[in-house]
Amino acid sequence: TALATRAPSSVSVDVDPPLLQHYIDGEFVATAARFENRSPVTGQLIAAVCEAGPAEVDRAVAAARRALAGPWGEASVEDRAAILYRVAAGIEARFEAFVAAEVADTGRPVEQARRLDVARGVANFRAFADLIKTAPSELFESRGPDGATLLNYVSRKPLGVVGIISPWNLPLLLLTWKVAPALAMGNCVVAKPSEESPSSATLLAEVMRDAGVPPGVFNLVHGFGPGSAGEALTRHPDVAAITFTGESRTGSQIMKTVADGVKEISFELGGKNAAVVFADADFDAAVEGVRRSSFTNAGQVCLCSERVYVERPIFERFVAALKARTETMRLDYPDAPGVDMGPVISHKHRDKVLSYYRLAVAEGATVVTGGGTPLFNDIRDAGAFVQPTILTGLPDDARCVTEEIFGPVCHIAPFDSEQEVIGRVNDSAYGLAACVWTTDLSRAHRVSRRFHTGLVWVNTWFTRDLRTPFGGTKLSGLGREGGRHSLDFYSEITTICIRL
Ligand SMILES: NC(=O)c1ccc[n+]([C@@H]2O[C@H](COP(=O)([O-])OP(=O)(O)OC[C@H]3O[C@@H](n4cnc5c(N)ncnc54)[C@H](O)[C@@H]3O)[C@@H](O)[C@H]2O)c1
Ligand SMILES: N/C(=C\C=C\C=O)C(=O)O
Repeated sequence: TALATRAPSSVSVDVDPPLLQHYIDGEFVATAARFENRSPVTGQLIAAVCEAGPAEVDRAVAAARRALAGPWGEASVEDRAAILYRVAAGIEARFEAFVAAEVADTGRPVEQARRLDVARGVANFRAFADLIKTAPSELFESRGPDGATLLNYVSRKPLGVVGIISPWNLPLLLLTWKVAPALAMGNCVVAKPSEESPSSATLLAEVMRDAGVPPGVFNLVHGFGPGSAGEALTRHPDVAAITFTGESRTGSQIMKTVADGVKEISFELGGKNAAVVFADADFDAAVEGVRRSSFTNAGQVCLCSERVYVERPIFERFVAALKARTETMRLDYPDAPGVDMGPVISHKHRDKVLSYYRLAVAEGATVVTGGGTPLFNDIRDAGAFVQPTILTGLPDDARCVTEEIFGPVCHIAPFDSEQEVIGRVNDSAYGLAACVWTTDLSRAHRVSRRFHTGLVWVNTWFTRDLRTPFGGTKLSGLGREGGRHSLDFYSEITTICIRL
């Protein structure tokens, strides 16, 4: 994993790129099948990655089952918490290496990788170690029909082997958001990160090994979805549960695959999130807030606002202000001073985003700013950069207003009443997140409770308390993770009744 230790740099390429391997049963394992990992900044080769197939997935699941039957299966809450704290400390000890890994794979600004991605990797392990040490158990005392006292209490056991499939947009954050609680509850995991972002997951395996996580407890297999490691993991009969983060249609496919085995599933899927700006909002805060919620991570956050509704009295002023603020954004190398935005994850995704930019014009949109690719006249033109883009003038049923684009783009529309905007926000196949900008406290509570979404932020965005439930409704997901909701998903509950 030489790659992961390289400091982020404007142009980085090795004649012999590092080989990223699987981590199975406590050892790094190479396979003959491999695929390329390329920089989205320059298009250059940064690593070769081993691809796992059913055989490697089977080895990983078997190792996980052996670990469950070993000391790990008997570990106490204190033992598991202690190991999770060591993993958190291990990530911290290699903080800059993780930053370099995330930046190499995704081209994101170094500062974002530090402040968000890797910081949350540490926080996720600490949060669930804290939680299992303090989580209360349930016990109810009642009287039986014969008057005897009955003690009813809940006992939790691990699910067993948990399959974790994660996406490329926040690689370490989203992988550890699932690995931490799964291990906290005593499971063993087989993790399959996205083929677009293998580096930080590989580094995490090193940290797991060095932290003394027993062989087989954490396993990592690289590869793709259909016909590759991802599908093999969902099909494996000894995998008890699948926790998946990714596109809604992928979730639907995985649901079909696991249906025969009636496996536990937890899905964090797509979104077409709305930001709502009322005329009484703190105007400057709302402009900066919507810029962040539309363009952070080049719009590749499931919580990003691709739909913006602005109360008519301030609509023109808001569009002009957001345009002006957006046009000051700096697209650049990850380590460039003052960089605001990097490229999207790949040429393939860039082409998808650009196809929506063209579609928007075909659907009659006004392109207020952006709509294409920046021109650097250097190696960055071989990367996957797209311009942050603001659209107006589309009807609510336009594809660019209903379909998830997952790029740095938002469509802004005026509205005239609370009732109207609530209806428009809810008129979506998705239901992940919404963001509201208003200084009217009653209105903030009133509208937030009426949104058909799993999450609402008011006068802020993507601020997280890890003890709260996180997830979406409709096409945006199944279930909630976070706090005790993760403990519930990652454990099998037995209710025991004792007659005294
Ligand atoms: N709700 C959330 O919390 C959340 C968070 C991040 C990203 N997302 C969503 O993820 C999407 C972007 O990520 P992506 O492009 O990596 O998603 P994706 O669905 O293409 O892939 C996600 C993961 O699933 C694997 N995969 C794909 N097909 C599979 C199959 N048939 N069986 C098993 N595994 C399969 C991929 O290899 C990858 O590891 C966006 O839609 C975004 O909204 C949602
Ligand atoms: N699951 C979380 C974030 C998801 C971001 C989506 O791209 C989190 O903050 O825990």
